[in-house]
Amino acid sequence: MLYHVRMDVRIPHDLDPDVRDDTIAREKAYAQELQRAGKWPHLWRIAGEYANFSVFDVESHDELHQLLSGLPLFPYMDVQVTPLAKHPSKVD
Ligand SMILES: O=C(O)CC1=CCC(=O)O1
Repeated sequence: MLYHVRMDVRIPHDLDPDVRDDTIAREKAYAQELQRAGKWPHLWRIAGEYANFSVFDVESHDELHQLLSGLPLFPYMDVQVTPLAKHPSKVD
């Protein structure tokens, strides 16, 4: 199942810089692990924003929720999920 996900990162300005840097480093490692596993096939920066458009390829809503809620930046993000269905005009 494919999901389009928008993540807007909103790290509080008063967060300890060491905690911020560590969280961002752990986020990168977690994201790259999921990309290598084929679960996170698209990750794009939204130009001019601290936000991304992503596509996840997972088995279920529950798996998606588990992966998203495990993001180290999850406490500092607004996340919007859109389930994707096949378009009838798409050439396979
Ligand atoms: O910077 C972002 O858009 C948040 C994020 C998702 C994966 C990652 O490494 O950073």
